[in-house]
Amino acid sequence: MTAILVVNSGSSSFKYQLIDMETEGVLASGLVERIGEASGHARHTAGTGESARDLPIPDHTAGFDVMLEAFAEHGPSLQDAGLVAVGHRVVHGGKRFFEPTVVTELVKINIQDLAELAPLHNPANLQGIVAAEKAFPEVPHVAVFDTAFHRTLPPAAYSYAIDAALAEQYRVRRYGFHGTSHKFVSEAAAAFLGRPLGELRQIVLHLGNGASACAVDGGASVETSMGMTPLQGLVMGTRSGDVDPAVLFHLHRKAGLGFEQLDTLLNRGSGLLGLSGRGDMRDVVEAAASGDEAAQLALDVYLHRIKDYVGSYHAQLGGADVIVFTAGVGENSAVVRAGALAGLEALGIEIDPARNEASSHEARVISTDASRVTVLVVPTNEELEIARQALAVVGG
Ligand SMILES: Nc1ncnc2c1ncn2[C@@H]1O[C@H](COP(=O)(O)OP(=O)(O)O)[C@@H](O)[C@H]1O
Ligand SMILES: CC(=O)OP(=O)(O)O
Ligand SMILES: [Mg+2]
Repeated sequence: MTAILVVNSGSSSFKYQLIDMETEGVLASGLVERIGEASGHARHTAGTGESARDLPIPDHTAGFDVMLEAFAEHGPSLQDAGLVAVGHRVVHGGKRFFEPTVVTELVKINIQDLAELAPLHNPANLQGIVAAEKAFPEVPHVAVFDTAFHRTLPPAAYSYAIDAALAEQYRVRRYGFHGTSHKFVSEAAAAFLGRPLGELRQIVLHLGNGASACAVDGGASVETSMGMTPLQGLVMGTRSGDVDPAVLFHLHRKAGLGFEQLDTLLNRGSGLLGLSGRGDMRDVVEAAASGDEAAQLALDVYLHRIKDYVGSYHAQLGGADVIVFTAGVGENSAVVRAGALAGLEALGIEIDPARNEASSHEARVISTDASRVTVLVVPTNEELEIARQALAVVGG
């Protein structure tokens, strides 16, 4: 057997999958979440068995040990799995990393250096890598970067209109994130439709805890909503997305908030959570349906913002052939999908309510047959994409 273990680290959680690369079947998967909180949670699925634990998990290194214990207790054996590599999601690759990269000491120094551009994500990614190297010193570790797919952004899309010398010196530009997902989903959408990727203008909406939109022209990212960091763009669980930057000056001057506080406010205390006190879209939808006004506003702002980007990317692409919803919210919330694209008949977008509300874990069409733009739900699989890229690097 040839297997790859993939570690997909988020800021306060990580997901993992052990994948048999001969069949691309999942041998085991799991989730370690609420890292750094008073009580963490870990879930492990292997075959038909599922196990779960609640315990404090102070950091990603401890989280990694929790995962190893789950494998040791519930299987399968990582020693007997035929592990040929460990694939790691790394969020920020800056201008240094576009290809899947075998981790060396120098690569780790660079990932650490890029942490100033992704303070919530890169340090966690690095902790995962170091812990994994310790546990599996005999196999190569491959880093796959969220930013890589956006290497094709044109300068007009990635440049901010600020002082050019300062921007160059401090690496201030749009990088874009969720690239592994946008790549996987746009390719899967073309394959599902049986149409050449090169011919399609797609708008991919990755709506998870973090959320981003991407305009994909013939398979290449040409515009995306996240920026220098994963804070810009759409409204997210706890992140604000777009705000007037002068809001920060104002809150600094008038409310006396320091830069660390402002960073925390926009990254961890805003978005759905800031607007409604609930950071999880399931809770927001439920509260809005039962008449909670703050939840309704949070949902309205979330949908309004998506619609802004859909309109914008129509213009940037000169029209769209396909719109794809993916990730936790995009795959599961019919309310969000319907709301985000409501009233866009003039752009040739028409959702079929029955198709939209049908639930399935497969790729599917949710637009009407008459809709000029085909609207799809396509489950993302960042772990499989990372595993494929890692295998290609280690010579599978
Ligand atoms: N049925 C659902 N309706 C609305 N939101 C959902 C549903 N199922 C999952 N979600 C949301 O998906 C989000 C998590 O998405 P996911 O892609 O797993 O995020 P991440 O990888 O960033 O942690 C959560 O906000 C969760 O509430
Ligand atoms: C880049 C990013 O925002 O990732 P996530 O959605 O996993 O937080
Ligand atoms: Mg995610």
